[in-house]
Amino acid sequence: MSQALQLPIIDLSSTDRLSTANSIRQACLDHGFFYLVNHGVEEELRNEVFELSKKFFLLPLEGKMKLAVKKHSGYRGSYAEKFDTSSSAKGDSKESFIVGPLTENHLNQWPFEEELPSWRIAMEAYYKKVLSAGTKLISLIALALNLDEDFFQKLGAFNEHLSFMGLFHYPEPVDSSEEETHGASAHSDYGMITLLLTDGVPGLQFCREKSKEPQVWEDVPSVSGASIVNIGDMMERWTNCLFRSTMHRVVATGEERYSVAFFINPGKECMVECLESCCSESCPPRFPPIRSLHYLQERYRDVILVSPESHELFPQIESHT
Ligand SMILES: O=C(O)CCC(=O)C(=O)O
Ligand SMILES: [Fe+2]
Repeated sequence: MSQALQLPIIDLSSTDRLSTANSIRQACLDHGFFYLVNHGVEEELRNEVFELSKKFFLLPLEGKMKLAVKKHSGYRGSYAEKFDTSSSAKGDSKESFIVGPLTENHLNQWPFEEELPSWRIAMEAYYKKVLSAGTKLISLIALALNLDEDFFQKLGAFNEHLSFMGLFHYPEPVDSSEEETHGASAHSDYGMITLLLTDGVPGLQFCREKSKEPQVWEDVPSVSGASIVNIGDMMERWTNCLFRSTMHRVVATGEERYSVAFFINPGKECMVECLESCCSESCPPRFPPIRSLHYLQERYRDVILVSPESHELFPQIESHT
C-alpha cells in the first residue's frame, strides 16, 4: 500500500536562521524527512557526478570487482547486503560505490584515471560540497534543539568524522517473480543525517510509523535540484526519539535507477548520549551512551552478506562502549 506525500522544503540559504531552525524542528518531529534547497551543490557538478556514476556502473563486472570494497570503500555488487535482516530475499539488488573521508587515514579506492578521466576529481568535489551543506544543516539542527549552533562541532562530531558517500545503481529487475526483492530493503540510516539526490526515477518510499501494522509506505517523490534529507539513528538516540529516524526503502518500479547518498556520521570517538534537554525524570534516556565507531561497526555487521571483514572501518575496535 502506498500513497504520495508532500514533505516540507527547507531553504539552506535563508538568512532567517531561527525561522529555518523552527521549520526543521517541525519537519523532524513530523516526518524525519524533508527537502533541502539552495544547498550549494551546483547543477553542473550534480549532473557530472550522475554521468560519471553511470559510466562506472557500466564497466564490466570484473573491472568493478578490481575495486571491491576494502575498509568500507570501493565497489559492492548486487545482493552483497540486505538492510532488512528479517526479509527472506537473497539480498538487496542495488550495487554501490562507496567513497569515505578524504583524509590520509582513510583508504579510498578510485577507478583508473585513463579509464574514467576526472572521476576522482568530480567525486572529491562533490564530497566536499555536500559535507559543507551537511555541516551547515547540522548547525541549524542544533538550533532546532535549542542548543548552540556549534554544539555538535564542540562535541567532536566532526573530528575524524566517518561520513560516506554512496553512489547507487538499481538495475532493472530481471526476475519479476522475486517479489520480496527490493533495490534497498526497509531500514533506517545509522548516522546523524543523510543527504540524497536521485535521478528522478521513483522508487523511494518511507514508513512514518515503523511499529504500526500493516505498515503504510508513502512514495517520496524527487524534487528537481533538491536534496532529500532524512534523520539517522544516532540523531534519534541523541534526541531520545524526539527527532525520528524514519524507515525507508527503494522498491523496484521496472526502471533502472541511480542515486547518490551522503551519510554524515560522527567522528569515531564521539559519544552519542541522550541530550539533557531531551530527557527528564518522567522521560528517561531510552538508549545507553555509545561510541560512534562502535555503533556503526555493529550496524554494518548486521547487513553485509559478502566479505564482512571488508567493511571493517578500523580492524581493531574495542568493544567496551
Ligand atoms: O537510493 C535511495 O534512494 C535511497 C538509498 C538508501 O536509503 C540508503 O542507501 O540508505
Ligand atoms: Fe537509507
